[in-house]
Amino acid sequence: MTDTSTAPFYATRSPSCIATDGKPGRGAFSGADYGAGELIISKRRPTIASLDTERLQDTCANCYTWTEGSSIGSRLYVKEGVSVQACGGCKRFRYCSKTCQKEAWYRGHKYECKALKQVIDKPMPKAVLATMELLIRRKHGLVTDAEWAAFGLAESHIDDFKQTGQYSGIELMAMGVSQFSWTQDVFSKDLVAAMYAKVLTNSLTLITPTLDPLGIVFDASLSVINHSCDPNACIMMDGPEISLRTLKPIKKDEEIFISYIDTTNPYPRRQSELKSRWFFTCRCSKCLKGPVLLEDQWISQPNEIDGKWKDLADKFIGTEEWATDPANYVGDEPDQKRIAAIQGHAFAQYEEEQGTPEPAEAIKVIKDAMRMCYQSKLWPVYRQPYAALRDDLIVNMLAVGDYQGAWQQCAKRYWHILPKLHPRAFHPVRVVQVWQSAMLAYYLQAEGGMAGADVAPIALLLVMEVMNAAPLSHGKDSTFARSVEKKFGEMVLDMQAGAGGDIHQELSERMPQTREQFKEMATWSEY
Ligand SMILES: C[S@@+](CC[C@H](N)C(=O)[O-])C[C@H]1O[C@@H](n2cnc3c(N)ncnc32)[C@H](O)[C@@H]1O
Repeated sequence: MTDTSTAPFYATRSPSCIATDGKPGRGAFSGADYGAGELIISKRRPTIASLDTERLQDTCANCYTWTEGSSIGSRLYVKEGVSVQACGGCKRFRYCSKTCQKEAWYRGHKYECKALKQVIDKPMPKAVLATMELLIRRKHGLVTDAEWAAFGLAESHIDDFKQTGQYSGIELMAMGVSQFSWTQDVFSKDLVAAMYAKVLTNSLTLITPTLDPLGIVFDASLSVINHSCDPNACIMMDGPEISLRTLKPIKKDEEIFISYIDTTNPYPRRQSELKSRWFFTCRCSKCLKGPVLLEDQWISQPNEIDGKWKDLADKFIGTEEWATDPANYVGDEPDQKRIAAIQGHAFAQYEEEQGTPEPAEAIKVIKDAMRMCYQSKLWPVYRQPYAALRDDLIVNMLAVGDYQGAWQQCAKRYWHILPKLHPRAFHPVRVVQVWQSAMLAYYLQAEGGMAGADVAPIALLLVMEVMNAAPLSHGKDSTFARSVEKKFGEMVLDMQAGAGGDIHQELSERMPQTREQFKEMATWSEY
């Protein structure tokens, strides 16, 4: 076993991680006792990160400031007037300042830039760019032996890719990586294919502090952490800084788990996603219980399915494969297959709206799917994809300027969904969504408020909740926690200016009434 005296965590064989070939894989184990909401380790930046194609246009390729950040509350930490300028050589990466450009240049872009200049107009997927960066930096001595050795130990799943018929695609991409990175003289074809496969199965999502996805991160030390659908830790990012934080108390020598997927999905969907992308059967504490937990609950029993929905399900069974997709599995009885078909349709609509760039069009698809979830009387509000559709409805309503509509949805989510899906008040998803609601309430108030409701005290109540949770979810010194505190100060001053007496006392006296009013708003939306 590795020396644990100083390391925040160490890698060793994990009993929870048995590969398809029966061999145990590695996992990360805690080097100390931690409480909930504590930092385990933080790194100035991951070994490699690569932006999504769309984000290359509006995000700094060094500090990952997303200058066009569109979700409400996501721009609080972006300084006014920040824009990005393209690198004069490769024209692919953009930087928000000369300092960022210089830092990236010396970290390895000076070698990569020449190679990328040859393929200026060629689209490059993020995993290709990440692998190229890794190989170029290693070739020029900018990846340490220790980091390179750690990547050597990471799982490539080459055999699994071969078995599932995906290997030829990997070989093709690897050929491009070799050719465009000018590293054929140093790395063999097989090594490049293995590295590319490792990037695919070991990357984490590059995110903003408000959890907007920006690209991928491939880090030598963090890639050893296994998945659980009931994780005790999570990865947070603050610009390029990447941290591993606890979600629950963790004892010394206990395994650390993060989640690779949306763990609020039903059991068969989680199993299916983990199997197809990461090639393992999840046996975490939650999956071992099977499809019996909150995320697998329906409101009515399969045999209670209403005639109209039965007919629709039968139509789907005749035309689509949703009923037989293991990700939708409910049971083998005819009515259970009908529910599986309807569920498949809801997830297909969710995918469709996610791929619809035009907000008004996306809203149509979302509302259609949400109405089905509601009217079929099958879905509790917190069951997926009903809850995820609502999240996207809020984002799209904000994009078209329907702030009052978005607010109704935020109220419903706050009271009926977030406490169910994320019972811990400092879960990062809950914190960020409460923050977005707070900023929306604040905006509505500034724009003249809402008919029959005073949203200013609600905004303050929500910001206070976020202020208490942010030190645990993001860290007390994080940009997010500091920005929330600053905003709270501004809001109190604003309200103080509008009121005559002691604002703190007035607010605390009105708190019960404010909460009741806010709860009432959760009943305003149809579905
Ligand atoms: C990012 S790596 C994690 C470290 C990996 N176990 C190793 O030995 O390098 C991801 C791979 O680990 C394995 N893995 C992760 N979580 C697992 C789990 N809960 N059960 C079984 N295998 C798991 C899968 O093979 C997955 O593709």
